Amino acid sequence: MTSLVSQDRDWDAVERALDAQGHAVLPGVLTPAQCETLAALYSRADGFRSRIVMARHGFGRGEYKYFAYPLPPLLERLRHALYPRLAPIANRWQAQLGLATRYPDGLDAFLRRCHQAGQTRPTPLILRYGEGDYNCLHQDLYGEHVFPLQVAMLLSEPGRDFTGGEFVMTERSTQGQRADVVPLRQGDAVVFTVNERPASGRRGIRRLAMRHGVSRVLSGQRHTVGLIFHDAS
Ligand SMILES: O=C(O)CCC(=O)C(=O)O
Ligand SMILES: [Fe+2]
Repeated sequence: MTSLVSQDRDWDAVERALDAQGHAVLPGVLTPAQCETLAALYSRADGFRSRIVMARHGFGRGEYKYFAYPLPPLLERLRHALYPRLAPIANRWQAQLGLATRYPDGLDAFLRRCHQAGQTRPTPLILRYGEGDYNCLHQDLYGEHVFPLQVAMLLSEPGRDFTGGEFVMTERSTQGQRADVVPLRQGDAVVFTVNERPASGRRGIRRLAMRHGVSRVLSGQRHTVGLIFHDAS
């Protein structure tokens, strides 16, 4: 199994970062060799359910492909290994936000819920950005059922494979809007808020609306894999 699920990762620190910023970096989830193997999948014709050219939809510039089921085994394992770490945090956030939905302990039970509601299409995806490409700020909502956290993994090495192309998160509350740039190296993953997150302040819990995107790639090529836990209608 990958280092991701090993006991030595500090999941309490991940939870604290998610509570403080709405995102947390997991360093070295993938080895460089795993990154190269995954990035090489992009140019293959098989294994995908669709390809999206972002400019055609006003999503930015660049392209991505949604994997078909069965997912590549490494991504299937990671999606299943990450979900149970994140479900307790998601459930606490739901309670803090005053929302009724709770998430089961395991991914299979959650996916059954999605599939029964007609959200049957797999959402894990691989993205490819070249010079001048970017990803507009967005939220990955694909139907009624939404798991509140998702993961993106950087397959390319900043400075060597590309420049620019930073992962950006914005946060909007009644007090204004702010942005964070999340520093990632090849093989790192970022866990982040899909939609809204709670933040405790002096007057109780505030609701923060989060979006994510990618700044313009200035040179080279940047690949990422996104792991979204809900499936799409
Ligand atoms: O390319 C990235 O870093 C972000 C990709 C993305 O929007 C996602 O994984 O949901
Ligand atoms: Fe996204």
